[in-house]
Amino acid sequence: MKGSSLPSQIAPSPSPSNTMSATTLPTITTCVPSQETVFHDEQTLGDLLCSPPKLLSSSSDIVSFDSSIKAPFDAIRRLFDYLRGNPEVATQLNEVYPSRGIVKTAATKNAQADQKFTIDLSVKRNSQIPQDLHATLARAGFDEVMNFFDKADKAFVAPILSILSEQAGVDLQPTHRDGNINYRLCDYNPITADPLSDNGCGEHTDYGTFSIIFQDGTPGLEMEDSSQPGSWVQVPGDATVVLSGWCAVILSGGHIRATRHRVRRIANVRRLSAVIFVAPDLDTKLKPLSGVKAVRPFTQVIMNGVLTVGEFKKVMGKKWRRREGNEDSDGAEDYATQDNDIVKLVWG
Ligand SMILES: O=C(O)CCC(=O)C(=O)O
Ligand SMILES: [Fe+2]
Repeated sequence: MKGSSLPSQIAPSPSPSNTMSATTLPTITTCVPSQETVFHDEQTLGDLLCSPPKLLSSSSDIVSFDSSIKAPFDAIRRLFDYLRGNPEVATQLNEVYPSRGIVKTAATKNAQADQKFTIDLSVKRNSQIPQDLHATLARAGFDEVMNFFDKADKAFVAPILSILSEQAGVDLQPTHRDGNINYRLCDYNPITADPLSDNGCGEHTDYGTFSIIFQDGTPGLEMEDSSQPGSWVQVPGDATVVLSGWCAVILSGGHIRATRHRVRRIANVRRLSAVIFVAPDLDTKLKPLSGVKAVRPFTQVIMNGVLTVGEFKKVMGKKWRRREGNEDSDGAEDYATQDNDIVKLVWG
């Protein structure tokens, strides 16, 4: 992320593989967050953080911070283990959202797909889980997980949106009224079709406005340095990361840059993560917001707002499902070209 000038008390620290030289960052102050925090417009992400965010690349698009709200990784581990040991419960959970499913286990049988297990949740899906199934899941850590997501969502989403609005030069709140927010748990587990594969999650750019990634301390997440395409920056395993997606790029006319990222697996090492995906309201026309001057021309499809966010999500979702292994791929190339197709659609 870029933004207002770097306050003097914050010195970017070097990442494992790149030395950072960026000079911009959102305004930061250090504080002790409280449960009762009420957010005002002038507050920034920094007001919520107990330690200064760090830049993870010289492009300054990637920010990590120590979250005061910790993801409950013991509960997340228990939940994955329970669902793996009780596939009939996973099947019942998938029936809550039959079009795409909630628990994704294709990595057990498809060595080409991302070698990870995923649980995709949202407030809406949670409310649709039948009571007895919910009680079963609660005993396996589910409520702890949902409470964490609820708390992190309330604490971080609005302030991060404000910071991004500053960068975009336009208010993003009016296109983020409906809470198009999804939660994901990932389990990069050695028990997959290809236990030695280093592909945990293929390189991609998230579709939405921004994502917050919480990690269990295990490295593996890497970000592409946008100032040096093809150069991957390893993210420390205990950092919480905020990165932008395609919708932020488009709505901001390119003033916000998206971050390509991937997860590399370490053989025989389990890694858990929890992700909050924030996206614009599904009926938002996907084009630069009015008053925004695009930094360079987008395609006519984008400039004319031909697609809504919902339609764009469908286009991307099909590709994800292939990469994640729930749908057959047209061919091996399909795994590699996912981002390229979107680049073509957006930039031409
Ligand atoms: O597991 C991670 O750290 C990142 C996962 C991710 O990028 C995604 O699911 O879109
Ligand atoms: Fe992602």
